[in-house]
This record gives sequence, structure tokens and C-alpha cells, in this order.
Amino acid sequence: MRMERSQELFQRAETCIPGGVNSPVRACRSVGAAPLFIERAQGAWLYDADGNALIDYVGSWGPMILGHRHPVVEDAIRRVLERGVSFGAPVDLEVALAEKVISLVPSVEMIRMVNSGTEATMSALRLARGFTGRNVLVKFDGCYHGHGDSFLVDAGSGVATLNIPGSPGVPGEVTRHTLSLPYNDMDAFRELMAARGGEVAAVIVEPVAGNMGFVRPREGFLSLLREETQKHGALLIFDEVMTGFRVALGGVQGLFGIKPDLSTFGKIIGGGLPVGAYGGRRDIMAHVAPMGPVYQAGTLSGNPLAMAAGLATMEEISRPGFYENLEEKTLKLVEGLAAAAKDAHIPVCCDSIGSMFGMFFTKGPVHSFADAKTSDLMRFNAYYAGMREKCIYLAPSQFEAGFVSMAHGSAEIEATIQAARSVMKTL
Ligand SMILES: Cc1ncc(COP(=O)(O)O)c(C=O)c1O
Ligand SMILES: N[C@H](C=O)CCC(=O)O
Repeated sequence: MRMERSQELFQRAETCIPGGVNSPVRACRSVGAAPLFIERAQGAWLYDADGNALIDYVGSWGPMILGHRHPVVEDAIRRVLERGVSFGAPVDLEVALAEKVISLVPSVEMIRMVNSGTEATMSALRLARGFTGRNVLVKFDGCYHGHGDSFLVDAGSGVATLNIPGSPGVPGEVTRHTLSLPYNDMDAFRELMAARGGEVAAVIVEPVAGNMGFVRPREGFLSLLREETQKHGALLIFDEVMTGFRVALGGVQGLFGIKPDLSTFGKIIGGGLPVGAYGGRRDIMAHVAPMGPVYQAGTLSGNPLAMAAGLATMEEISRPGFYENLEEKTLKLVEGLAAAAKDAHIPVCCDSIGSMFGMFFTKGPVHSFADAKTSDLMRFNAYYAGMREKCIYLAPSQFEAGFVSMAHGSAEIEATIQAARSVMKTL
């Protein structure tokens, strides 16, 4: 694989952007590689600056569920370009997207659009604190809820990848209100709520975790969170920035039939443009300014380009059979990867829900961040390097999930499994 142009661009980037990237995981540091600079994308494929064509399982970290350059999404964006790209005033498209999300997610009665998942979770937490008059936030180790101060305690994604315990610049006065528990540990959660439930403003969770690698909730875990929060007057926030419209049309809450008080979204609802959103019970959302006193605002919030791309994406994924088809592709991929590992006598733990998947290099089982960290990272790094050399583009970290898009056909899935078969033999 040629990399001269990517390397040249990265050297330039390192002189003017911290680490050469605008988000840490992209730098590929933990896998000891240099990032590929992407020139363009089409369907399931990325084309880099050196002309390499790669099968993409990152999908811009989740949004590209239809694949790259879907014609319906592009048409919707083009139509907005003819109207103007930003007005800082209400537009019909924001109402349509709000109505669409509300129609698909029963727990969401009102919703506010923001510009990123980080903004969505920060705003939801402020709202939960404003609504309950309490300060304590309960989260789970290895979950990532964006880079807001309160969430940078035992966090997943880049924080886990770079092995950062917290972050300088985050005041202890803020994080002392954050309590982090092992994911899926029901006894620890019961005990915490029994001791401090009356102080808890919100419990936030990735209802299927994707930022410590892919980890599904144990049976009863999410319903326990629902029962205990209700009992103690705390709000339950499902962070569905990654899982929303990814694992199923109604997100994890639709799949498992649990109604959180608030939910956060991002990624897919923006169709690849910068978007986040938080929504939930009407009586809680009524506290958001200007309807209520909890302040939250945004110059570009509800941006028409992003609303149009999101809305077009949402229409496409609402078509009958969409999720069944996508899940079938993903299962085929995951079964193929597991079989490749088995034949090479390499212990792995593969799993998926909908089109979100993961593979740990451990015999498992993996129920928590501590379990995820038993994965053989040297082996993961070698696997990542081998797959990239074979033009399979995976997230450059064991602590990230993978995504299949509607544009992945059997040829791409089969090529990926064959690449894994040959790489696994070398590990
Ligand atoms: C579950 C979850 N919450 C929040 C975020 C933050 O979103 P963003 O990167 O758009 O700020 C992410 C992704 O980064 C995420 O996966
Ligand atoms: N895991 C993160 C989001 O889901 C990766 C995106 C990023 O931080 O750049």
C-alpha cells in the first residue's frame, strides 16, 4: 500500500494541528500507524490520497448507515444549497426532523437540536440537574459521552485508547459529582443507589456500549437502571448518539422496550453532517429555555444542511426491511470473522446488534471495561495493521465499535472475511 501523499499531508498537519488531527483517535497512535488522508468516498469504499481503495467499517464513526454519497441524501443537501446554508432562524426542516424522531422514539415527546453528540450530552446533564435540583451524575466505566467535563471520568473511546485516566483542565470540583461504576454490575449499582440515590440527578449509560469496543448490556441491566432511577427520583439518560437508529429504528430503547426520561442522539440523525440532539419527556423538556429556565443555545443549531441530510437519511432507514437486511449482512461478517479466528486458533469474542459490531482478542466473556481490557492489544494492533494493508479500514483502536452500512454488499463482506482469514494466520 502506498502512503507517500498521506505521510506528506500528516507531516504538514502535525505542524499546525495538535497531533495532526482534529480528533485524537484518528491519529492512529495506539496502533503505531500513521493516518490515511481520505480523498473521497463512495458507497462502502474510501479512496485515500495515494489512490488506495479501502472497504470502510468506520463510517465516519457511525453516521454513514446508508454508505457514502447516497443519492437521496445528496439531493436533499443540493436542494438546501439553493435556499442558503444558514439563517440563524427557524426553518421547516428542523420541525420535520423533530417530528420524525418523535414519531420513531416513543420516549421522546420534545427534542432540541444541537451540533454534536458532546453538546447533546452536556445539555441533557444540565437539564437533568436543573430539573431535579441535584448534582450527582452516575455513569459507567468505559462509556464515552463526549468530552464534556463531567463525563471525563473512566471514559471510553480516545480516553481509553490513549489510556488517560481523566483530563487536566477538568476541575476536581466538577468531577467530584461524577460517580463511575463497572458496566453491567447490577449489585454495585443497587448499592450505590441505596446509599446515595437521593443525591443523583441522572444516570447516563450507553445502552449498548460502543466506546470500549462493542459490549452488550446483560439481561436485566437496563431495566434495573430504569427501576432504581424511578424509585429514587433520578433521571435516566440513554446516550443513543451511537446506537440511535443504528441497532434498530427505535434505538436500543425500542429494541429492549425501556423508556428513559431523556435520550441523546447524534451521528445518523445528521446523515454525516454535524448534528446532535437531546429529547425526552415533555415535562422535563419544558424546562429548556426559552420555555423554561435551563439555558442552552447554538448559533448553528438546527442548521438546514444538517437537518436535510438527517431527514433524508431517516426516510431511507424507515423503509420496510431496511434493518433486517443490514443485520443479515452484519451477522454474515461477524460469523465469518469468528470462523477465521477459530480456524487460526486465536481466541476472540465477537458480537453484534443490528449493524454495530466488535471483536476482542480474548476468550471473554466481555461484560465490562475491565473485561475489555483483557484483550490482547498487541494482537489487535497486528490485526489492524494486517487488515489495513489488505485495504480493510477498521477503527484504529480495540476500544471502538465497527459499523456496516447498507452499501456493503456480499462482495465487500466476503473480501473482508478472506482478508481476516489470511491476517489471522499471521498473528
Ligand atoms: C455514545 C456517544 N456519546 C457521545 C459522543 C460524542 O459525540 P460527538 O463526537 O459528536 O461530540 C459519542 C461519539 O463521539 C458517542 O459515541
Ligand atoms: N468513539 C468516538 C465516537 O463515537 C470516536 C469519534 C471521535 O472521538 O473522534
